[in-house]
Order: sequence, then structure tokens, then C-alpha cells
Amino acid sequence: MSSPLFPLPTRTVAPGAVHVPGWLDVGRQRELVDACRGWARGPVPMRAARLPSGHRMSVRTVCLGWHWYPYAYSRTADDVDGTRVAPFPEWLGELGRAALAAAGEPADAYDPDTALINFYDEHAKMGMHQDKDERSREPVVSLSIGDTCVFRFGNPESRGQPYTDVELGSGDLFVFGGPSRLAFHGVPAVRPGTADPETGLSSGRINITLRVTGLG
Ligand SMILES: O=C(O)CCC(=O)C(=O)O
Ligand SMILES: [Fe+2]
Repeated sequence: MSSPLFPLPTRTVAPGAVHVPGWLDVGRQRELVDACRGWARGPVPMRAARLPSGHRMSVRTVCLGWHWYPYAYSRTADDVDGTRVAPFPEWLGELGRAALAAAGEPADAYDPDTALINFYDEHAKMGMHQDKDERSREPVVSLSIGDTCVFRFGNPESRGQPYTDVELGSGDLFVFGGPSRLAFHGVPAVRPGTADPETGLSSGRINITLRVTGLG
């Protein structure tokens, strides 16, 4: 729920990894859903990225600022149609700074230059991985809207234990930086039917991550 009667407290899941439940109010979530609908239309269409194995990811993704594909960033979507990716809007950078401040992290100098917008249908998952294609080790800011998911947050050494399964609901913020910046993480399950239609997303889950690429 985005506006629970008794909001869950902020929780440090691992050093540098902070979960802030219900950070985005429903109005803000609705604005983000509308913006995501626009970004998904283009200039680069939302797509399921193809992995080096030849398989496609079950999650569909569109990017701003820099286009991510397994496993690099570029200014043009060379694995889709060669189009230049949409710019990263300044207001998302401001949202990123507000997010870090809400998580109790230093925020003033945070200047993300890319956003990955992931859409999960009820069957989509994301395997355990590190976000390591960025040259910068500035924190990742993650925002969730729609269906609740299980977010598995682990350690920088391996895909295995120790990890913590966190339920990320609509409006939740999760920040990982510092000693957890390269922690393995993934989404083993989405819980269908848990979205609040008030956000404008009646089914499925959107996840937006803001990152600093450190690329020129
Ligand atoms: O969907 C999520 O919560 C995580 C997404 C993620 O790990 C990624 O895009 O690299
Ligand atoms: Fe990730």
C-alpha cells in the first residue's frame, strides 16, 4: 500500500543499503507512471534486452540519458534501432537527491545521469546480479510502483547467502551505496494483484533506478 495507516519504518538492510517504505505519495507515483508511459513509447521503444546467451530478459526496459544493454552503456540504442536515447531530465536528478536525503545519505552532490525503467508483468523476474557497468560508485536510487515484489538483497562477494528478502511495495524507495554498492541483488517474484490502481498502474510493476554512469 502506498499510504498505509501505519507506515513501516525506514530500515538499513545492509551497510549502505536503506529501505524507505512508502516514500512516494500516490500523486507522485501517478506522475511517474505517466512519465514512464511516455518514455516507453520512444524515441527508443521499451524492450526486453537480449543477453549474451541469446535469451531475452523477462523484464522490459527503457533508459534515459544513457542506454544500458548487457553489459555496457551507450548514447544510442545500438541493440534496438540505433536511436539516440531520450535525455535524463533535471527533475529526476532532484528526485534522486531528495531520495538520498530521505535515506539519510549525503545528497547535495548526487548527480545521476541515467535512469533504467523496468517493467515487470506477473511472470517477470530478475536474476541475482551486480550493477557494475557504471564507472562511478555513487549510490543507486531505486523507486518501485505497482505490484509488490520480493527484492533479494545480498552481498558483494557472491550470489548466495547472506541475503535478505525485502518486500518492495508501491512508493517504496531503496538506496544502495557504500559497502553495498556492488552487492548482488535480484527480483525472484512479483505479487500479482497487489498494485493500487490509484497510481494509474493497475497491474505489473515499474522499477526506476537512478545511477551515475561516470561516463563522459
Ligand atoms: O526491479 C528492481 O527492483 C531491481 C532492478 C535492478 O536490479 C536493475 O535494474 O538493475
Ligand atoms: Fe540491479
